[in-house]
Amino acid sequence: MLLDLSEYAKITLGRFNDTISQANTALGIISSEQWDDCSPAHIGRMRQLSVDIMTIDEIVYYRNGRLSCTIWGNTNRAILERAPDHTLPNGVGITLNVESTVSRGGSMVAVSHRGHAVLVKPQRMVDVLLDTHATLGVAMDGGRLVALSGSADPELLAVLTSGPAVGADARHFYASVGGPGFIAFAIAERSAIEGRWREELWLLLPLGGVVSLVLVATVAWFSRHRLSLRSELASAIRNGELVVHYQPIMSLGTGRCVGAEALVRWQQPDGRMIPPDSFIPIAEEFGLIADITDFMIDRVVRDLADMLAIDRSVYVAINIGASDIGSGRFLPVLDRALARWNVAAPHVWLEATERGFVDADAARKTITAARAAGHLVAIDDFGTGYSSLSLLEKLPLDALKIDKAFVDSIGKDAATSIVIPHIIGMAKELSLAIVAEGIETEEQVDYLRKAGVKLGQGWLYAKAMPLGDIIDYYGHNKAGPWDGVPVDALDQADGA
Ligand SMILES: Nc1nc2c(ncn2[C@@H]2O[C@@H]3COP(=O)(O)O[C@H]4[C@@H](O)[C@H](n5cnc6c(=O)[nH]c(N)nc65)O[C@@H]4COP(=O)(O)O[C@H]3[C@H]2O)c(=O)[nH]1
Repeated sequence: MLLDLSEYAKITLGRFNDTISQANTALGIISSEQWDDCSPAHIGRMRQLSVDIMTIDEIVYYRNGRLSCTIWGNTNRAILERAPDHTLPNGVGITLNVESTVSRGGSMVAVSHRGHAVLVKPQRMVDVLLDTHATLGVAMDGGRLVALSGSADPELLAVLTSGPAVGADARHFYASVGGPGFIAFAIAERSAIEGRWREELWLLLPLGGVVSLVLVATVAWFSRHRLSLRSELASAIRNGELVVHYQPIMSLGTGRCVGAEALVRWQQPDGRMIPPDSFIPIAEEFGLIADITDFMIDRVVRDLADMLAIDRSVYVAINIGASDIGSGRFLPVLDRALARWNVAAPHVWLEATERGFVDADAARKTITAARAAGHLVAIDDFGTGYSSLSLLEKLPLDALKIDKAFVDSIGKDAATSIVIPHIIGMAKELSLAIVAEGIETEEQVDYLRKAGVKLGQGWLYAKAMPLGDIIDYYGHNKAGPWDGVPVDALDQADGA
């Protein structure tokens, strides 16, 4: 039995070392790629690594010793980088009790180098064996506890963390093994194992049994991690942590509001809002996007009924995830919501990003059905992805949204600034309505207006806001009937 506990301690030390080495790998990759600007690409890379490398829960970046961004986006929370509690020979630091920016329940172990810190839940380091009564742990040389799988007697912990040991006292069997800088240990309560059946199991369990137990545990552990991001998001959806904000869409001619784009946010228990760019890609990857689309449809159509009480000409655009555009699955859901809240279809615009058009035939089917039901369909973020003019020609679209990246280039000597006249020309040629996104300056509005763009949204007018605020905003700024909005489609809603 003592031999088995020594094995368990060794396996625990191995798990700990593997975790640190995987964190090291992530740090090596991110440092060789020289990310340091907290740009969307930098954040996307951190997120990708945290999904790809199983042991990692989160990656964060400190600039000048202050938390600057995480896999969930930029942050301005005043969190300072702490000096490591231990430094490995390669200069990588290990810091205990670091606050996670998103995961609930407890502090994390940070493995850090040059500003980047990989965060790992301490439980992962001792999440080794299933169905055992042993308590497993890892401590730093000097006795500071890094991770513990259960609870343990403090006096015994002091013995175990002071150096390698194998033995028993009145209540426990125990063993600890040392590695450079760290000690791992396993403790079993006498009472739990002294019953004959259990004792036999512990004494007779062959090493092969231990190995297969470890294999089973490893597989379970890996899949648990893969599921943890997914399950955080899934439970957020279930627990009503998603909220909808609305960004006004304006007539550029009159500066009045014609409608809004519905944008999802993930509200954390402490009130922070995680932006959709941080979790929509995860939702797409893990098959949760349908739940988000359904949530948005339900909430937005209900909210629209309130907005329509003020004015019958308002419309709201909903983003539809790529896989939903491919399948068309959401159309009956939308239909039912419209019937339930007595809202006419033309008041709901649908926005699909270019990713949704990868299977052009499937997308065409969905768009055709949506338009037949009375919705306007827009291509979002045009020019940033895979689309080409020929794809645009093939799809029966109503509107094109010009991505903020192109609007930003207006008046600048940027490589992208030559693109915007082409996009506008192309949209006009195909008789598509144009909505410009991310308008921040009067200069941009002037340019767009002169170029014949009728609709736009951006912080120059207003940021996305909760329902109560958009209702106020709309009440004070509403446009005349169909101001700048494609008339044909909305005429049908007039009698709604
Ligand atoms: N810096 C700056 N930003 C501005 C300005 N005006 C608008 N924006 C931001 O630009 C984004 C416009 O939405 P999008 O292109 O549809 O891009 C959306 C959309 O593709 C996706 N998304 C949002 N809600 C949903 C949803 O319910 N379902 C799906 N599938 N995707 C969603 O997430 C993307 C990002 O949404 P947000 O973070 O809310 O970011 C929004 C909006 O807050 C401006 O003047 N300056």
